[in-house]
Amino acid sequence: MTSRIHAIDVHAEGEPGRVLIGSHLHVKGATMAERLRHCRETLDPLRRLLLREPRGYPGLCGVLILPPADPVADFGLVVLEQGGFKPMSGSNLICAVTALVETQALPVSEPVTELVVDTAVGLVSVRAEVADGKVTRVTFDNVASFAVALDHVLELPEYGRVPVDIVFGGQFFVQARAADLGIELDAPAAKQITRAGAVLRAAAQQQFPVVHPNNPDIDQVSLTMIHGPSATPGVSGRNAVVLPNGEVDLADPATWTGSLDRSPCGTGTSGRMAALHARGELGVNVPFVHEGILGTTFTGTLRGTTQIGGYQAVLPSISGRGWITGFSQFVLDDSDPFPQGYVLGDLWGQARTAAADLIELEG
Ligand SMILES: O=C(O)[C@H]1NCC[C@@H]1O
Repeated sequence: MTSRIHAIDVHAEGEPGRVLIGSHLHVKGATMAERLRHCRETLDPLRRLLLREPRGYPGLCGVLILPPADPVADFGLVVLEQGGFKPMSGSNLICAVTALVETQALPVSEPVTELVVDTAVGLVSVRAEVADGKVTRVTFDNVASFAVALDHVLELPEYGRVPVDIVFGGQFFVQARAADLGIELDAPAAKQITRAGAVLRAAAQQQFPVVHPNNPDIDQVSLTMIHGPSATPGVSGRNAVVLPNGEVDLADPATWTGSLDRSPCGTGTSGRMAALHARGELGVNVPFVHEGILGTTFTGTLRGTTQIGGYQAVLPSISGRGWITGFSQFVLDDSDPFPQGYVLGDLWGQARTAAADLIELEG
């Protein structure tokens, strides 16, 4: 027997997102938080199948489209990253909206289609600008974002003591200045950036426990942002976000590998804006143009402030563009010896994970 999975591949300002439609029958839960937990508990094989080789690649993310749990919303989403299922992602939300609007899976109106998206960390209002059926820009009102710590000093192997911000922008991030790590935020330094990002994330996970006040399942620093100034006129700052290449074993530095977000990262930009606001360096309604490693930009603005748990929080909106790159029907044949795909150290840098896959297959 074979299983078939339909997907629309999209990129948002360079970052690929595989939009999975029609897989929702497998996901149970009365709220999006319960559905995220259900995905983590039962759907990891699907995530691995679609993101790993031979169907995926290290830089790939995905997004599962679900019916909304809250009836005011148009659809729900759960994000698939190489590091696991996540509650929210800016690039993946832009990919999802671009795919659903351009295929008219939802009622579309021009010049603007307004939608509400349900996530495990809250509702997100979306405005998609549409011209002749093409989505030309997506702006979303992200969930409340906040700084947990500013200039907290982490002890890092290889880099010494480095001040970081721990922030939430839809996921928890550790964010550090490129100058403090002695690296340039340019494409030729990609390997150095991913190494520094992976070390920072491992150190933050070991030294700085986090938990979201409204969702105790969001309890991990998932991503690293390294940031610095931009030389581009009109751009407020530059950044590179590092995603883990798979499940990380904190006790085994061989698994501390990563890939760069190809976009300027919506959740990371929201967290960065929260830190800048907390320092008094970014006001409400001031555009913040954030450039990623490919030179593409997301534009953020703070639409106000709020309180979340004990944290002073900001309400960021993020705007960017997405492009459909393909329509796929993935197949899993019952006799395929790699039902969860595989990783190999040549591309993924994770010798240990690859070995674990091979043992799984033999068992
Ligand atoms: O835009 C974002 O928020 C993200 N891009 C890939 C990793 C993050 O989820």
